[in-house]
Amino acid sequence: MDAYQSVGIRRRLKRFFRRDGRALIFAMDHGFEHGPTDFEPVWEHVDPRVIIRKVVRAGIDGVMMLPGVARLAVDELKPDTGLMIKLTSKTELRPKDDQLLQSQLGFVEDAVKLGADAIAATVYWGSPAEDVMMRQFAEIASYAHDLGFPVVQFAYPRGPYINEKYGKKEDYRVVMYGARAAVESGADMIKTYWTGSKETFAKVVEAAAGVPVLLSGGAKTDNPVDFLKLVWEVIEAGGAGAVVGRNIFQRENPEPFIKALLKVVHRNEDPEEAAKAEGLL
Ligand SMILES: O=C(COP(=O)(O)O)[C@@H](O)[C@H](O)[C@H](O)COP(=O)(O)O
Repeated sequence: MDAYQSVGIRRRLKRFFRRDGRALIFAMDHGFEHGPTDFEPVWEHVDPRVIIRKVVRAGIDGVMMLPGVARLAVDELKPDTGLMIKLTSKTELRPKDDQLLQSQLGFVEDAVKLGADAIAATVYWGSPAEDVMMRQFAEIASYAHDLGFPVVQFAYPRGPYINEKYGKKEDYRVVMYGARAAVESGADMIKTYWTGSKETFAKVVEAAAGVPVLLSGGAKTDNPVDFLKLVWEVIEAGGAGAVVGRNIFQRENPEPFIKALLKVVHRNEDPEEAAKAEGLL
């Protein structure tokens, strides 16, 4: 028989992943991690309740946020919307060198009290502060797993030696290394960078050996179809979906865009067809 915790982890993962094993998750940690200027393109979305209401109405599978944002916005979620609480972050107000550390700003107990379905933390693999983030992740994962909660790692390689050796953090060998390190440190779900091609992203997925790998969205594309095409490639590469922030909340009318994204993620629909069907073209 399975331990109670294993059952809890499996059940909670299903709040994000549909039967196809894929998920589209909305990211709303930018007010802290990038600053409120990220919301200036569509300022009403600075209020988490306004944008969460829209993404939930459009059918999003899950949302990711810091504890204080969850406190403001959880009433907008449907009972089956997956809630991922992230317990680490950093501000961009720190001196540049110190931005290679994500600090812990909340505890597993906070996520449990908020009704979380998964708990997330970032590790900047290759950072001079890697050791601190590894320990944070280990402590969070150990406790969360004990309580039956899945743990998500934002596995982001970044640091001076990576730049020196590989030229850029999006080099697939670096992203693959981060994903593998996430698996080996006990992650149940991984969020990471796009590597530039379907073929290289497929290697990242393979290195994760069955642990779902989701794309970390990135900056808003001017043409919505460009982002739909990127997500289509992630799915073709075996990726389990995407965690998307700016490409959603920086659009005036995010709902048809989310519906098109859901078609790409869950039905492998052609990006242009999905965009046309939702009136984006
Ligand atoms: O990981 C984050 C920031 O990463 P960054 O340091 O900007 O590379 C999060 O703030 C976001 O949740 C993540 O980037 C997803 O949001 P978008 O990139 O799609 O806006």
